Amino acid sequence: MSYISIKNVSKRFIRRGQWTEALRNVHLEIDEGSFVSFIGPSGCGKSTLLRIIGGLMEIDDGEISIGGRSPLEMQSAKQFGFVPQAPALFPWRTVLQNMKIPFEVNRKYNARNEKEQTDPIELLQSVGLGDFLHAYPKELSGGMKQRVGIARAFATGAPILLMDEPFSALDEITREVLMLQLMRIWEHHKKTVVFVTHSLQEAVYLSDKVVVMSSRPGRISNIIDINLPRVRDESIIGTEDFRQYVSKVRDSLRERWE
Ligand SMILES: Nc1ncnc2c1ncn2[C@@H]1O[C@H](COP(=O)(O)OP(=O)(O)OP(=O)(O)O)[C@@H](O)[C@H]1O
Repeated sequence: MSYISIKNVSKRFIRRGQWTEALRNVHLEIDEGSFVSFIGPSGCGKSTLLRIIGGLMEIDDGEISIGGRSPLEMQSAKQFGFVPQAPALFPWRTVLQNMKIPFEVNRKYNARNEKEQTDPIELLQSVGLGDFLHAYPKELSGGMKQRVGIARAFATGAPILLMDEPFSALDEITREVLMLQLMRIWEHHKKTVVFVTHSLQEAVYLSDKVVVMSSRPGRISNIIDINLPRVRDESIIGTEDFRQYVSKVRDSLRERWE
């Protein structure tokens, strides 16, 4: 049985008297501990679907359940970690102090996810920030700040991580390094991750399942299972199988444009 079950979900918005069908009849099953990416043109509803899963937005039609509970119940039980495009770091606190914010602002993290919590120093080391534990955000590059955001989401012990284009503001080389680091941490902790991206390479490298979406109305046009071996390291990027999966996702995206 799937962990996140989304059945015939629809969502509309009204703005200045105009209705937008952000999602129409979306159906998706996500297994526990899997890595799933959403990819598709701008405005196809990727972030809306992510927010719905995270209990930040209500649906108009359909059903959604996560481990048998509603997104709102999961949210109040602190079962989600969010990684946005730019992480919110307090400028007056060091990297290590910023890692502790979720535990301070909400004590439920301590109570409910205690067994799952991971040592923040260990996580910062695994994303290459072992020498920056006591640095302040202003001393970090954009990529380093994003690494703190990712490490912090893993540190909370929340079993589901929702990542909305976490690498979009970064240069290509930094993106690639972070993608490899994210894979390493995920292989170790095996949380359920839902990841929004515009990058074909990121989607294929990271995912068990790539969900291709199309717009007007926003819906799922294809779901591609990525049967590349786990554990994945960067050598997989040069393989023929990898290239074929990237082409498959690209063709799927193109079909909708044409
Ligand atoms: N709060 C809102 N109010 C009105 N319309 C909204 C709202 N949120 C999203 N939309 C509309 O819903 C559609 C889907 O938006 P969404 O942000 O989910 O797309 P996206 O695929 O994540 O786009 P991008 O890749 O550009 O981030 C868009 O047409 C957007 O304008």
